[in-house]
Amino acid sequence: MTMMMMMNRREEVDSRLLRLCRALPKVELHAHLNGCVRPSTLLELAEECSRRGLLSLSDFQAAVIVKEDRSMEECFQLFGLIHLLTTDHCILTRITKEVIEDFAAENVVYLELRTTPKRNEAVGMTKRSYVEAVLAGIKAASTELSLDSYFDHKEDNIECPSQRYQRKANPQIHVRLLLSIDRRETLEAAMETVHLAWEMRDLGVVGVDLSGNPCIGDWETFLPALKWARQHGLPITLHCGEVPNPREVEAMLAFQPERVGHACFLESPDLSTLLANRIPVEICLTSNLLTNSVQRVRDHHFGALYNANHPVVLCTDDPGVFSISLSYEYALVSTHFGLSSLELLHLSRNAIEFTFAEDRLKQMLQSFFDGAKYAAECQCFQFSGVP
Ligand SMILES: CNc1ncnc2c1ncn2[C@@H]1O[C@H](COP(=O)(O)O)[C@@H](O)[C@H]1O
Ligand SMILES: [Zn+2]
Repeated sequence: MTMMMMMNRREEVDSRLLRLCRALPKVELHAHLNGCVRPSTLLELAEECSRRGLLSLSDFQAAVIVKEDRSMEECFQLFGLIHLLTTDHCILTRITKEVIEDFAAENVVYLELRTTPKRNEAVGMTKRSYVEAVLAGIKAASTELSLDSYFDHKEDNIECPSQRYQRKANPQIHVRLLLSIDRRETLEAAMETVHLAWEMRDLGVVGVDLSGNPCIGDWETFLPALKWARQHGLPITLHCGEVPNPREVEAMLAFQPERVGHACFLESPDLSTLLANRIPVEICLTSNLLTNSVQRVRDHHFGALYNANHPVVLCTDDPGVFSISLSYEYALVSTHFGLSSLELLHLSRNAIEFTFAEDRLKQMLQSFFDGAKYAAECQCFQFSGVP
């Protein structure tokens, strides 16, 4: 039986376009680790738990199987179930590695994964050991994109950049981690998370996120932790306006986070603040559609922001939960907002600037994309797999 099969509201996209989008190098900046777990892995973990009498497989299947739609509340109930399965260090390392492999297979060359560090006394897990297990998964995937071979040929005037790009048949992936504060947490727990982020900044942790059920809690609870992070140089992204909450949106934008996720419900003064401050928006189109923050793809605020030349980055949010891929999200905007393949490439390249990665890596990635961009412009770019 297929777990988490897609709901009806998911739009179909042309399969050739999807292949083209898969071949496009991409940057993912908004993906929650436990929202990215492979359904096959979840099923395997659920079977194992049920064998040990820890949960009923049929209850689990009933909760995650085929829904025409998934309300925001159902979405968070599902996370509750997933969290029952991904409790120990080995499992965290495994799912992290698999998630990275899945993004790499989609031609994502830079991934900023995020997760809320969790305690689990039953297995001796602390927030720190949770993050260490995730970092072990990143290390295990060990698929750093090497541009050395690319630059080795810099002096070679005969070979054009597109040829160099094409020769690198299997571009791999750079991964960085954001630590999330969950809106259900206490300030004390949030403080522990931002301290960890700072202490682990040389190990691949590059920033802090505030997420969790937007209908729960008050973001101001976490302001001292977010201010501490800022004082210590950690960039911050906030889930902002995923549900209507004008008072919170106004205060969040006044805080001037380095990025925001969603930004669905912004009334006009807040929209002006967003635009004036050029705060990049992580766009999670299908997520917004399926959780009912947006009714139709063509009504999504991606269109208005893109046309206003505002910084936007296409992201998946929870590709496992929503049965999507980043390639699919690119295909969706191409279909509904008419972006050409070159415009998709520019959209993807522009995202590098908004990553929390170190400058050297940003420059490397930009050079990598410029090879691809040049190739597309001189029309000798072959999207691998496209007939
Ligand atoms: C659908 N829109 C959303 N809005 C807000 N927060 C979300 C989310 N989707 C996921 N999360 C956040 O990510 C956690 C799962 O990954 P981790 O356990 O951290 O790896 C969820 O529990 C929630 O806190
Ligand atoms: Zn999110």
